[in-house]
Amino acid sequence: MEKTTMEVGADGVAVIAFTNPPLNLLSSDLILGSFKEKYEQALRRDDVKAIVITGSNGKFSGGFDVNTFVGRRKGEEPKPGYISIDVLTDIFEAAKKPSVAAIDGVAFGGALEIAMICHARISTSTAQLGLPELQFGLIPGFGGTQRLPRLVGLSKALEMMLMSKPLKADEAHVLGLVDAIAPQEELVMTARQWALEILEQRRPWIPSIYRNDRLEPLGKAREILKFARAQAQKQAPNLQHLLLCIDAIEKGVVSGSRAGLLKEAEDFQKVLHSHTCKCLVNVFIAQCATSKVPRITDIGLVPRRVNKIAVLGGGLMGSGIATVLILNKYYVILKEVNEKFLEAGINRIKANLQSHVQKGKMPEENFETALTLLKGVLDYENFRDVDLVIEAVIENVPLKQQVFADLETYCPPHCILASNTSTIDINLIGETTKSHDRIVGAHFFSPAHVMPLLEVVRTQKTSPQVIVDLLELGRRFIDCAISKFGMPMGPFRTIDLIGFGVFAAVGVQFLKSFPERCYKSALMQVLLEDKRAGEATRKGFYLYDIRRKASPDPEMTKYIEKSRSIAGVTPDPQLMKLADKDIVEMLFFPVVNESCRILDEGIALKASDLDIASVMGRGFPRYRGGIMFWADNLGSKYICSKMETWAKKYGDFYKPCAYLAERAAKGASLRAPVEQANSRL
Ligand SMILES: C[C@H](O)CC(=O)SCCNC(=O)CCNC(=O)[C@H](O)C(C)(C)COP(=O)(O)OP(=O)(O)OC[C@H]1O[C@@H](n2cnc3c(N)ncnc32)[C@H](O)[C@@H]1OP(=O)(O)O
Repeated sequence: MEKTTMEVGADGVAVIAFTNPPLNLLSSDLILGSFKEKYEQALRRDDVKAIVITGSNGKFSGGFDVNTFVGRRKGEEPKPGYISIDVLTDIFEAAKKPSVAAIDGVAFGGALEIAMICHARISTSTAQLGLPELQFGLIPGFGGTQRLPRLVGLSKALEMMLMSKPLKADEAHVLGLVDAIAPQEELVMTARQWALEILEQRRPWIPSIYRNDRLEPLGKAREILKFARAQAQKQAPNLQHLLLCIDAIEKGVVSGSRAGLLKEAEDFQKVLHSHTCKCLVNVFIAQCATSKVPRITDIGLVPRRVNKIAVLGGGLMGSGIATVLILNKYYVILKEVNEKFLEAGINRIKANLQSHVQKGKMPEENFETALTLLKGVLDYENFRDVDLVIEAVIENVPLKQQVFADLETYCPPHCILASNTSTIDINLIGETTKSHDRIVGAHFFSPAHVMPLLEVVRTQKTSPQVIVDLLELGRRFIDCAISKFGMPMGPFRTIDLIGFGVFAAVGVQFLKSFPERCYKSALMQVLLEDKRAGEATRKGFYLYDIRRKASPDPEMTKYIEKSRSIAGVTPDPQLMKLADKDIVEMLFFPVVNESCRILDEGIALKASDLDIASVMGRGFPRYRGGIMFWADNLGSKYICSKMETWAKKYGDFYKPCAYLAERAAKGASLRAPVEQANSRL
């Protein structure tokens, strides 16, 4: 199928449209094939005076199809700079006929870069424009590092690129990236007129690449770049592509845009074949795949509307869940067992929302409006018209069974009854009810308003409609040494944050269900005896000041020694001098082992879902591709042999499971699909 079309109107304007639904994604073949062909035709034809570039079906284009990057081997791409300089700059931007981009929907990555070679941009009010290449471990490859700073200034351009943050049309208009906003039905017409007005010299005709009016003076520019570099090094010390992006921008500012384009082209080749790019593309593809469940999402079910949601329990989890729901504009009922707990829960939600305001993620004026969506209650009377209930009470089977029996009595028949349990079997929770088809696990990851992951756990009887409804809910949220390895915080800091109480309750469930798979330590008990229960008590594994800043506590050695003497263990000198790499492996290989079991038992549908769970729910570094992708890069054989060695020395906690052992014996990948009966998502 032709992926670019061209129509020439009686006004002498050729409208070239990307027609590669649903997102009009681009590729080198498309640009050098049908797009270049049409553009050159328009430049040659005498009846064409000006050009408009647009996209079909209400979308300009989502940018380059990232699958085409990872599939290619070195040498298969056109020579560096050919598309960016020889074609886009020297033929299209330098052409004797003016061009205007008509942007509806998204113009991301390479698509915005093409829009920026045009001599003006007209968009609808709902359009979004961005250069999010860095989220894939890439840098903009078609002049974006040079043209964006020239159109919106250096500071804004750096923010957009380094944070992969798109602009909405109105801001893009204010900043000058978009020249005018037009209603959707008049978009192309406005762009045609604009192009003709450029030709008639009634509007400026300055190629973006030569503009300097928005660039900061050199001294100031150097300061901005220095600051950006320091920030990038601090926030992402393991990632090189951020610095390469800044280098390319700097080259253009200091030595001129031509030199900048050349530097960008060279560096784009470097990052295109990098391991980081492969890992980040894997996370993106895996994330898209999470919304596809065989025999559930492919049978034509449409998600039902969910307006009002009740949350049971206002503890750390419940208040986090309520916060994320409010932030997504759901009306929320928060139920607690008494006034004191209810007030504490509401205060937690207020604090969560405040922290959103402080981080600039929510305007101050929206704080009060957000709170109007929340209602605290002590009984079930307000549950009579809720569409979804999420239970987040403590991990106790009889209590949860009682809660679900009550819910069955008070909630309307269409209402989804979800449990946030992380450890208890959902079948068991709903055992005493008759509502098996609408009971489901909706497991949020702590802190729920920060971790953008919703794990949907179905029972054999959960209806496909309920799963589709929850997947839609999750989709709406997501649209949106260990720390040296890239984790946001190490395991001890995480336990402090969650709190020892929750951790101990979860530990009991694990120990009961899988004693041979758990590592039992007396340390937490010893700390609890001294009223150290984590960050909430300002003392856990770390000490906390009033601003929640953690610092190491020299007293910890005393507790560790006590715990060792209770357990009767003497420190292994080898463990005292582990390298960072060994620590990472000893911590994460058991996670890989457990992930293999989850796949083998059909608890998870596919390995890529575990990649997403690790990235979104546990903060596993995105640029390492997710837990299973990372594991496969090390190889099943390597992981298995390491674990066998540790199992001999340190016990069965490290024993490789059958799945891992089998794959290692065959030298097979851990991510290759499993023949399994019926997964639980
Ligand atoms: C050389 C250049 O400088 C390099 C580049 O251009 S790099 C690419 C830059 N582009 C991007 O970062 C865009 C990434 N995509 C997105 O942010 C979102 O998909 C979007 C906002 C464009 C659209 O969102 P939405 O309408 O919800 O659609 P969404 O479900 O995400 O995507 C639809 C399908 O397109 C796929 N897709 C979206 N963007 C893609 C991309 N850039 N490459 C490959 N596939 C992509 C999705 O995986 C999904 O596939 P599926 O139907 O098989 O699940």
